[in-house]
Amino acid sequence: MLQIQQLEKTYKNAAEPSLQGLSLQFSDKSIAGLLGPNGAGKTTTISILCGLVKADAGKAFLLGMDVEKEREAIKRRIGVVPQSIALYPTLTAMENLQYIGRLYGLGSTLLKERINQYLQLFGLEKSAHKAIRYYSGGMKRRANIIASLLHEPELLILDEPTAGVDVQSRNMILQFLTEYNKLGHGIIYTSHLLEEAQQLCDEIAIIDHGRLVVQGKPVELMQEQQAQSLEQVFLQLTGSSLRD
Ligand SMILES: Nc1ncnc2c1ncn2[C@@H]1O[C@H](COP(=O)(O)OP(=O)(O)OP(=O)(O)O)[C@@H](O)[C@H]1O
Repeated sequence: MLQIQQLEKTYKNAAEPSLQGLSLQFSDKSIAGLLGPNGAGKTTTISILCGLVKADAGKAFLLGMDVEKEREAIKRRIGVVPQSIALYPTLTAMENLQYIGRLYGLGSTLLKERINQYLQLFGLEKSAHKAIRYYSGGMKRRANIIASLLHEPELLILDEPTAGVDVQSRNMILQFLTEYNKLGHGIIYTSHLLEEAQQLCDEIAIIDHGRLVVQGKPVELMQEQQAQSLEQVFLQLTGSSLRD
């Protein structure tokens, strides 16, 4: 579902490149984790995949399609949950979701059905008519995920979907991702929570300084590195020095 070949990116006025020949791939319909320390290049990679940032060199393919050349076709088949909340704070969840659903061209009956279904699934049905600015952090994250789901994409890409949420919301989000994957949809997600990634992911890639460090199945990487946990693999391979 994802192939990245030799991606390079240096932001304007940046002292150092953010991606330096990053190559990796994730298999179809898996739950894949893109992991790495602060500043490793995870968000830059996701931004390139979504067309928000242009790579200086290299290629990336989502569902077999070139992310630069087949933007429109990709947009219809993927859902992207950004790290920051991409909802209008003064509008209610219902208003936000109706607006976003219409952008995806969903007809009003189907849209209404999907909004109700997902608000219920994510435990937000009672707050459907409350403005997003009055939502808690966990509620905002859950609503942010629904916004990327209304067109039921084959592939869902999430940038730190469980950052800063309580245990209950996190548990709900992870359970949803597992169920959505069981329905035959692919998931790519980033996280700093390695225990969570170890439990959730079929495969992971650890990146650092804009390059691939290692990729594979969590259990196999733990065996190869003679480690007890994915966190231990991560520390062994990326070192314990603090990052800016
Ligand atoms: N718009 C930008 N302009 C300049 N430099 C940037 C920009 N966005 C990111 N960077 C730099 O690129 C590098 C990679 O950042 P990126 O956000 O992709 O890393 P990350 O792995 O997502 O980090 P984190 O875990 O902290 O979210 C960092 O050194 C960051 O400072």
